[in-house]
Amino acid sequence: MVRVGIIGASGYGGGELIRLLKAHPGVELVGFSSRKHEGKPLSSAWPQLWDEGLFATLEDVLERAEVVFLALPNGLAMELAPRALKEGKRVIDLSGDFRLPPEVYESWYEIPHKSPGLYREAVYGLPELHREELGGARLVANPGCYVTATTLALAPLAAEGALRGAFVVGLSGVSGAGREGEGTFFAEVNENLKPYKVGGVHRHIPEMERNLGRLLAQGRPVRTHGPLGEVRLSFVPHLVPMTRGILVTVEAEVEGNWNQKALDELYQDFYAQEPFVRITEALPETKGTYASNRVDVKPLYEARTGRVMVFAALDNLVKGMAGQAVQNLNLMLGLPEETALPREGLWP
Ligand SMILES: NC(=O)C1=CN([C@@H]2O[C@H](COP(=O)(O)OP(=O)(O)OC[C@H]3O[C@@H](n4cnc5c(N)ncnc54)[C@H](OP(=O)(O)O)[C@@H]3O)[C@@H](O)[C@H]2O)C=CC1
Ligand SMILES: CC(=O)N[C@@H](CCC(=O)OP(=O)(O)O)C(=O)O
Repeated sequence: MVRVGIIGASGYGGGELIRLLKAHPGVELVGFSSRKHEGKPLSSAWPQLWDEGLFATLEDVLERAEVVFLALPNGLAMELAPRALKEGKRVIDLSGDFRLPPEVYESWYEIPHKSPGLYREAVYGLPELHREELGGARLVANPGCYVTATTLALAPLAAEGALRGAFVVGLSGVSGAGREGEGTFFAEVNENLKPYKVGGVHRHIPEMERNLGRLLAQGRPVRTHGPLGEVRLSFVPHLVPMTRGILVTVEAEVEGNWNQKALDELYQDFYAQEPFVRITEALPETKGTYASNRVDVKPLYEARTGRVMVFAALDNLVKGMAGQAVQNLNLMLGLPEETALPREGLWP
């Protein structure tokens, strides 16, 4: 059994990690921290849990665990990860701190990076593309939720060398903003639908462009610190009055002549061996992936305009965050990748 700890365990990512890891046969959950709930039982933050285990201090969790999940706001992992690694722990960071080169991170996140040298040690935690690298990783940068959906939607076209750009419309449930997310009061979210962080300012843009640029330059498998090609995209996120779920509707700017058969063959072939990516006949919908680690993807050729579109749906707290982090843990530990990860969702 591997001793695993969660730092930031009273947030949505931490809560989902607890749900998944409690059912993991190869993991012993040895600690979970929260400043607000320190010393109190898990159930004080998570009414759905019948578990009187107590929230510990960050120090205690670091002390006890062999592998730590950092489920903290951006700007904190960059201080904690170096310490954990120095103490021989392995780290899976759910924040954006190690997803981008430090100078890119600083300009988009507007946070000075305190461990710029550590970026070269980080492996990007998208198993469908980085599986080979993840085996020996000591530090994993878990992707953003919109980024996971968009990257997997466009990866086959990028790996084919056909992708030049995209227009991405993203729709997210409110849990995407975190348990204390700004602008998420019920009275203002309910019966409302709004775009936000538009005009090329959302910090997921460089992450999406780099993921696809790596594929364009390297094909699959890609290496985190390998060469990049040029992919430019527009991204328009929207807040949707629902708890969980990400849907992306993408128009891909592609080279070459396409039709539906060619798209279907490309996508079916690219994801044929993937346990958590399903190419659907029907259009993806978020509730179909609810509480599962699956991504549903559908490429569509619109004959009347010649446009190539792709739709993808996932649960932002599972494949968009905690489920993906557990998938990465499985690969890091050499365990079967699907361990403790549901492929089927809840309905309704
Ligand atoms: N929500 C989503 O869909 C996704 C989120 N992410 C990223 O994952 C990370 C976690 O997100 P999420 O779980 O939603 O966030 P939440 O806001 O829900 O939880 C944050 C956690 O961090 C703890 N925390 C906050 N500030 C500090 C601090 N200064 N020192 C120590 N602990 C602190 C909080 O507990 P306490 O204050 O009690 O210590 C809480 O446990 C974030 O970086 C987010 O950007 C990535 C993909 C998807
Ligand atoms: C609804 C909502 O606010 N969603 C968040 C996505 C959060 C996320 O994916 O976290 P990272 O910051 O770690 O990438 C946003 O748009 O910023």
